[in-house]
Amino acid sequence: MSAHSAPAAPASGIRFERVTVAYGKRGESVALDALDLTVEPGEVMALLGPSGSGKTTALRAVAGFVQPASGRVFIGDRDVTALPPHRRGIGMVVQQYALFPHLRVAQNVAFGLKAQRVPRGEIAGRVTEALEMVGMADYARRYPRELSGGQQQRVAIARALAIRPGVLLLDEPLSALDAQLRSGMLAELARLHRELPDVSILYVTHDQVEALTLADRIAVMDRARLQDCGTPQDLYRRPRTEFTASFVGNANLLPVTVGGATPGSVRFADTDLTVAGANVAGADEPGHGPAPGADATLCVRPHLVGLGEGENTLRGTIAEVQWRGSTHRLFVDVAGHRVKADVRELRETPALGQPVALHFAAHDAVLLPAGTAPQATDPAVPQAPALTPAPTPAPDLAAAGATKGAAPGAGGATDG
Ligand SMILES: Nc1ncnc2c1ncn2[C@@H]1O[C@H](COP(=O)(O)OP(=O)(O)OP(=O)(O)O)[C@@H](O)[C@H]1O
Repeated sequence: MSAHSAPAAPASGIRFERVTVAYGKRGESVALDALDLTVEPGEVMALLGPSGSGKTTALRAVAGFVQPASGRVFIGDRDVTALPPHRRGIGMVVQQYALFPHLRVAQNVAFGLKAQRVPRGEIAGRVTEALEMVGMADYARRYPRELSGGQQQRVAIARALAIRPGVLLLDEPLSALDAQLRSGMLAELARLHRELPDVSILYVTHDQVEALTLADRIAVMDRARLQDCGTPQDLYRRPRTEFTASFVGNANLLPVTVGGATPGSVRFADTDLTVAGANVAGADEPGHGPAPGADATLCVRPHLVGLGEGENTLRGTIAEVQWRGSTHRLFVDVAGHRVKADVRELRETPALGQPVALHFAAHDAVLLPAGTAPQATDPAVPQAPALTPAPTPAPDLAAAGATKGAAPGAGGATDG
């Protein structure tokens, strides 16, 4: 995409105020449950969650394609809940491009401008401007069938941008593209956003690499509800639930009991582990934080688990070893639980069944409330039981062309 100067767009955020959307004749199927969420002007907010969690429904509520059963949607200061889609000033790009096959590229891009009754004399200039932004000005006379998937998606983005929206809604815009193209487009979307700093973007994805790479903040959705919201770094380093820990990045989730033999410790199987210095989810909220004797979950990222003894030592036997280029992922059976460790520069690959010690530092751990893992109610929703892989592959941020928000150490591995 070119470094074309951005068309002026009014800065306007998005606000969901307890928005509930229900499908079915009697509204029996709640797809979005009292969503409260604010996307600041110029912010990229990713809606991340498994299939069926309500992400697209949230987007459609902003676009005006579904009517909330209750709650209100604001774009900027305007309550748009009752406005038809074409009066909301939004641009939208969906997974399957949705270009009109019988129209040339320029006509596709002009389509929304005509619908908006932009004066005829202005249309050609606006079309060229939008196509230049996505590097497609030379393809104006082609038909969609004469373009690659990536080029079609650029045209779809140009069509959305041509109306100079204050808000851009992107629904899995890269999922129809192959991995390499996706990574390139991700970097280009990031650049496009830098060229359009006033456009607020709501980006629906179930791919954590896309969310971590592109988003200023990520809203984690599960079963129609917002589970967590924060910057990529926050969610990665200080998840508040087991669901977020396993869905954003890769996590070991150890079932523990609060209060071991010494103060500031937890008991995992027959081992006392120190959590003095660990981040404790919910500890800053009155009445929250784990009480002595309570069940909790200790979250440790695999790349923060080392081989050998340390501040907290776990002893077990090697169950599996995967070579992942820059790291080895060790799967170690510890008291009936499988613990993952991503280890660099292993001189010798450990043999299966070999006894090993693993260690991690308390300050690298997060103590989470127990029972906050996903419960699959929809067969399409993957479950993430403790100590098993995250529902989506862990990100290889380098391969994804990460531009910002990269969670340190989250890359380099596919989950297994
Ligand atoms: N038009 C509809 N009629 C009835 N139920 C629907 C309709 N659209 C969505 N749903 C249901 O609402 C729930 C949320 O769907 P939604 O498309 O918002 O999820 P999603 O998180 O975007 O999923 P995906 O990642 O698979 O697109 C799902 O259970 C889905 O089956």
